[in-house]
Amino acid sequence: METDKIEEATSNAVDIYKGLACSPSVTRGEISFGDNTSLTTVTSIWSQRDIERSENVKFSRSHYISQENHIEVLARSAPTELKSEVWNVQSPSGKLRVIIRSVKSDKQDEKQYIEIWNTQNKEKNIDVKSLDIHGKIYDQDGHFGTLQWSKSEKFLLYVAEKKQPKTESFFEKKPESNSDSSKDPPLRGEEHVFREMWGEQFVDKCHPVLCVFDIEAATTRVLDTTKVLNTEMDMSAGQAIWTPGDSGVVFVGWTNEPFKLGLIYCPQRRNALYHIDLESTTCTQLSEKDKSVRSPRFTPDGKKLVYLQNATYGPHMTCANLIECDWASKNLTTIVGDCFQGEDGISKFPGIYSLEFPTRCWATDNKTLFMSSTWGSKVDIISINIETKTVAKLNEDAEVGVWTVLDVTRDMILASYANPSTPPYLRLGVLNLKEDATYSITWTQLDTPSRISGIKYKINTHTPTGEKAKDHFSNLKYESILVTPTSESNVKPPLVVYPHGGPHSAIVCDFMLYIAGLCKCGYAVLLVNYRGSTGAGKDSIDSLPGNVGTQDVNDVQGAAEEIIKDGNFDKNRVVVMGGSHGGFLTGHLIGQHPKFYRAAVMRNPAINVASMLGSTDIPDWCFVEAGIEYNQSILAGVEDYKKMWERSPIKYVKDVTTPVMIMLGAIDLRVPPKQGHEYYRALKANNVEARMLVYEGNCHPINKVDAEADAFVNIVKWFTKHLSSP
Ligand SMILES: CC(=O)N[C@@H](C)C(=O)N[C@@H](C)C(=O)O
Repeated sequence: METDKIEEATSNAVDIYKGLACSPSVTRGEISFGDNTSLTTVTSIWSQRDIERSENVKFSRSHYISQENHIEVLARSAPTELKSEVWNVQSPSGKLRVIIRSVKSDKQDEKQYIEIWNTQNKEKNIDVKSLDIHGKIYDQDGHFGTLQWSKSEKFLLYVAEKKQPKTESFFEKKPESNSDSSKDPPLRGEEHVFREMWGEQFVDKCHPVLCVFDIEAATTRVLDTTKVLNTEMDMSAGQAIWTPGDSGVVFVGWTNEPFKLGLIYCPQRRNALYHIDLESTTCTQLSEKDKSVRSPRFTPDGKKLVYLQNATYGPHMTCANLIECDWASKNLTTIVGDCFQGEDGISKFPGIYSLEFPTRCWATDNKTLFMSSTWGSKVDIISINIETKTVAKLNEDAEVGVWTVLDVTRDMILASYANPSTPPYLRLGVLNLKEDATYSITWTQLDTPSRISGIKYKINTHTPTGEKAKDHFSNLKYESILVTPTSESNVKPPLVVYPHGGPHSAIVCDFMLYIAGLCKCGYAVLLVNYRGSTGAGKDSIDSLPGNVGTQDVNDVQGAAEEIIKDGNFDKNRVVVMGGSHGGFLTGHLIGQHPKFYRAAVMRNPAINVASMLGSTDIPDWCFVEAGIEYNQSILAGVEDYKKMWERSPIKYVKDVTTPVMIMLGAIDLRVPPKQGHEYYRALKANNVEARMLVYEGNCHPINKVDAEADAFVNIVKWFTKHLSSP
């Protein structure tokens, strides 16, 4: 009986996953205008899981829109699969397009090409290797990658790996003395020197440099920032943009010394904004010392430069500041600073929580920009007027979900919208300037949303109660999102408690494949944005470091008990799952509340912060979350390790009785797999049922198509097994 139930649930989970995995996500969007000013084209790039090919398939779509009186979709193109495109950027006039193509030979060695297309055909094709001046061109990695047309459309600005000198063994036969002396001789004995990369998911990115490609001459110039900065400081450069008139380049420079800390999900790494004048090759620092900056953008008239800024070290994601640099005087002004919420919770603007501005983000007024930003448990479109320093929300309150600004031009906004029951779809809006100098917008849906039936969701607000109200942040509210199946059955659905990772991130009302899948399999899911999450004010984030393992655990448990008290769920059918810091919290929850959860799933869990310190790409995280101030010269002492261990789930493993399934990405550099092994061994030593799955070739997210699919079905199978047993 039990086996049949498990088999049936597993087979059902496979079918449900296959159906939902077809939902594509939008990765880029662009509004363009041909010669015919009444016709607007919207080009969008999508990514979709292909389980049979075990890869993410990329494709483009186009919408052709009339704008005579209002937005009317005249035609839609069929999806076109994009093979091997790393970049695809239209020139400012729309007459040209550059594509960076990456082609793998059957021997799997990768070749890259720079392709220049006009509106009829491919004009130029350059084999990057033949330039023999740099390594691989960087992709859109969210930190370094860039590809920008100059206004003149004669040059391209991009980032590539610095060319490495050839190396050879000491025992290699020396060449004849009359060999070509123009070539640098290979370095002997350097073949095995350690080359430090930028950590998790940046394992092939060591030393990015700025490159200016002359299209006519088909030659590239590498801007060696070490020289122009007149310093020996080894620097990684990225996020480069042209200055007005193409006379220079503004870029973000990261110091490589004393050692590199993991970069992904960590926009507080020390760096600076620089300006290189291409004629004189002088280089000056634009931003303040000892800050972390990102996403520089000029106003269309070139008079102002804005960028996002955070303090260095400290919590890994926090409230960002918007800084304005007057281009003529280079004077800096803070337009939007830190926001502290206190009792207000998220009723008022909680601050900027975003990694970057859209590539094009300005209204034609040259003073209002539009961006997406996390606001509580959702993502809204906000407008920021850099003259009046005012922030306003653009989308309506009723449209709770995730709004992503894809492109802004000629007072039109291309955005995608999604929510837990609706995969992302495109909307095109026309901005209307109001009397108070803010904007309203008139949206048109470019497609009919494909809403998934049987799923409903609501946002709950929680206030710390009982013991939890004793901590000095008890005035801070926090949220959860409850996603529930809408089946007519009068059987109370089982509840999955799901704390997010980070800890300084947030789960937002987005379309999430696993959450929709669990819901379609009959589970309700409680996604908890405990205090310390982003989107709820800087004081919420600052409340958690030093209190992990208690405050965050109490918040998740408090939300779960509150929801169960409502009577819609059976308190004997509650399970828990989480990844990374969410796995850390899963370990604490089953250790501190041993009888509350029927089963647990941990994905790349942080188990013992003390043992993680020496192997993670973010050792600073171990200090910061244990409440220890970090700098790169710190060395952990006994008391530091003690603090880290005392806040770790391993401390409570002796009390665990809940069956646990651990899922590991074999090449995770963020939370190394040995963390999961440490917990697995401790459970087995205590005769607790434990199952461990190791996904080869997967890193921190465990998001390769086959691994993601396998993990989902194994999760449903694990929960079904332990909810079926008496
Ligand atoms: C906000 C965030 O993601 N923090 C990063 C430092 C991170 O990777 N945290 C790990 C521990 C996780 O994903 O929880």
